[in-house]
This record gives sequence, C-alpha cells and structure tokens, in this order.
Amino acid sequence: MAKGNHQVFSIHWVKLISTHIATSALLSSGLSAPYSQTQFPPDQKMSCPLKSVLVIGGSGFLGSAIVAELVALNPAPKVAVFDLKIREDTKYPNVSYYTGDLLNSEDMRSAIKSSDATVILHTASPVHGLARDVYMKINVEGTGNIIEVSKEEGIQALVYTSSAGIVFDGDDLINVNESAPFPKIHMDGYNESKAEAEKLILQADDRKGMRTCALRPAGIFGPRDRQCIPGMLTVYYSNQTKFQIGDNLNLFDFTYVGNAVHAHILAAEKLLDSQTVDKVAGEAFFITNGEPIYFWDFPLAVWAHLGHCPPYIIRFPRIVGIGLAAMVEALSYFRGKEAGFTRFRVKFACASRYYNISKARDILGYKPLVSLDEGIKRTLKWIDEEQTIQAQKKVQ
Ligand SMILES: NC(=O)c1ccc[n+]([C@@H]2O[C@H](COP(=O)([O-])OP(=O)(O)OC[C@H]3O[C@@H](n4cnc5c(N)ncnc54)[C@H](O)[C@@H]3O)[C@@H](O)[C@H]2O)c1
Repeated sequence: MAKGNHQVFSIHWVKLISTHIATSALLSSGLSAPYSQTQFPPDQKMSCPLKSVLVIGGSGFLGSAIVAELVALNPAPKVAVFDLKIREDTKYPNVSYYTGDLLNSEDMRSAIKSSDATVILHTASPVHGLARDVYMKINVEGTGNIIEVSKEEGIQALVYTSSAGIVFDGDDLINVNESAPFPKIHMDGYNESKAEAEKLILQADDRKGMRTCALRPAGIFGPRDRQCIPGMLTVYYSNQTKFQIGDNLNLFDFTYVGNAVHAHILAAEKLLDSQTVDKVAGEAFFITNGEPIYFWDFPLAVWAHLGHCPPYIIRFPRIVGIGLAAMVEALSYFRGKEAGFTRFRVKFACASRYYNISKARDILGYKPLVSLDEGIKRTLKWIDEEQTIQAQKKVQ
C-alpha cells in the first residue's frame, strides 16, 4: 500500500505491549528517567547560534517543548516566554515569563523589550473547537500585531508555526509539497485563520530588516499534548473505541513534538545565517515525521497501551459519517453551540493526508530525529507517568 516515496509505518502490537510492560516495570521500580521533551542522542544535539529567543505561546504543548530544548542547549541562549497563561508545569529555570495577550501590542512590546529578544518563535493559537471569529481575531489580527511590534523593536528573525492543514480541502492530499494551493473555501475557521496568518508572515519578510518563514507541522503528538492523544483517551474513556469512520486505508502524517522543535530551531538559525537566509526567508515548509501511518492505527496503538483492544470494529462509511455529522451540526446550530462531531472531522478522518518534506530536508537541513515508533513510546511513557502522578494525588 505504499504511496509516494515515503516509508510506510505500521504499528507492531507485540512491540507496543512489551514496551508497556517494560515501562510499567521501570516505573514501579522507581527508576523512571527524568522527564525530557526531546532526548536527542548526544551526537544529534544541536549547537545554537541563537542569542536571545522569545517563544510566543511558550507555555503551550509545542512552545514549552521548544523552551525545554533551548534551555538544554550548550551554550543555551537567553530564553523568554510570552503567553496568555503561564502553566506551572511548563516553567523552566533561567527562563523569563511574561503573561499577556498577543492582541495587546503593549503587552508584546514590553515582553520584547524586557527580554532583549532578537528572535521570535510564534507558536500561539487558540485550542481547537472554537468559533471562526475567535481564530480570525487571535491568529490573524494577533499575528499582525506581532509582525508590527517585532519590526518596530528590531527583531531579526520571526518563525511562525503554521499548519499542514491549511491546504486541506476535504480531498486526499497524497505526498503534496508546498506548491499545493490553498483551498478556495477553507474547511474551517482554524485552518482559514492559520493560512491568512501565514500569508501575513511571509509577506512581512524584509531583506533589509526582519526575516520571516513559516513551518507547517502535521498532527503534533508527544508529552504534554493536550489535543491529539487526550482526544483519543476521551474516546477510550467514553467506551467508543469500536466505532470507526472510513476504511482505514488512508495514510496520515503525524509529527513527534521533538522533531517539530528541531525544525523551529533550525529555521531560526538559518534565518540568522547570511549563507542560508535567502533560501529560507519568505518560505513555508511542511514538517512531518516522514512516516505516514494508517489513520486509525494511531489511536489503536494508544488504546493498546492502556490494555485495551476493541473486541470488534463497527465501520461507518464516510458518506454515513457525513450525514450524521450534518445532523449534529444542525442541532448544535439551533442550540447555539459549536458542534463536536462535524463534517470536517469526518472528512479529516477519511482522507489521505501526507506531505512531501523534501523542501525542509534540503533547505533547512531538517530530518525527523525521533521516529514515529520511538515518539509513540515516549508519549505512552509520559501517559504512564501522568497516570501515576494523578493516582498518587488521589491517595494523598
Ligand atoms: N498540535 C498540533 O497537532 C498542531 C498541528 C499543526 C500546527 N499546530 C500549531 O502549532 C502551534 C502550537 O500548538 P499547540 O498544540 O502547542 O497548542 P497549545 O494550545 O498547547 O499552545 C498554544 C499556546 O498559545 C497560547 N495562546 C493562545 N492565545 C493566545 C493569546 N491571545 N495571547 C498569547 N498566547 C496565546 C495558549 O495559552 C497556549 O499556551 C499552534 O500555532 C498550532 O496552530 C499544532
């Protein structure tokens, strides 16, 4: 079933179950390794010419992973975080934290001035499932603010976290590269706003001033993920794992968070380097693990870790899913609520969505350092640790 020139990844159940047993044994023996986001092997650690970096959205899933990697570099750059809310479990020593809203230019300016930042990594975005207006306001207007204030404050390089979903129009995306056009009508407000924000970022590139680029990760997962894996856990806890939409023959790209971090740091470095900047600036890059996997195999692997294998699978054809979702959307509309089960989600779950990452490999020097297999193991280990912590809290 391999399509394009990607290596097709398949989950090995036995391997996962044995990993789970080994992890549980490790944890119960009290030997759990200290938490680290990326855990790159020493020979793959990046040297870092970055001097002072402000991570916008740095208390979020991806943002905090970037911070963890930056502070672990030797020598480490000066690191600061700007976020709407600073979560205690994402705080690192020697990092300056600024609370603020990117819709408020003065909040932004104050953080840039106080942190002496010369580079900005803009990872902020509202969570999924909100109204279009919220995304347009925060992602488009907010990104416009960042560009304006960054230029005024002499920022040298701005890297924007876009999304691979911005070229999705509901049809299959098979090994597509950056020449894929934006859909005439976007599938949802989130992707529309990410596309608009990306355009602003790329247009803002200035040869005589601030240099910019955009990264388009696909389906980020890993420790501290609040959307991808937690969504799969919700399905598990609500006893819905036997339901599948589509035939599960659609290949899908995911990205381990450490690899997305790696891409962000590489992009910032290349924007600062006179040898590479003109190839990178004003450009967008797809970022994935380069290992497409059948869509439902990913949640099945997560549930297997929890000791659960659906006893049987009830498959809904795509067309039935779309019909059901249309009814849910109509009901939600009359109740004045955002629908959780939407036609977009059905099309998302049924489409092939994988990307060609040659541009990132060739120009950024990107390579997925952590394989999907290893990324899943690390994420599952983190879930084990989280569950142990939650269980201990309940006992206390
Ligand atoms: N998670 C994925 O699978 C995925 C895939 C592709 C692209 N992305 C993009 O990657 C980026 C990071 O995603 P994530 O999963 O880490 O999200 P996240 O929700 O964990 O983190 C986003 C952070 O942005 C902050 N934020 C939101 N609104 C803000 C505002 N008005 N002012 C200041 N800070 C604000 C939030 O507080 C949060 O800490 C986002 O831009 C997202 O669009 C994510």
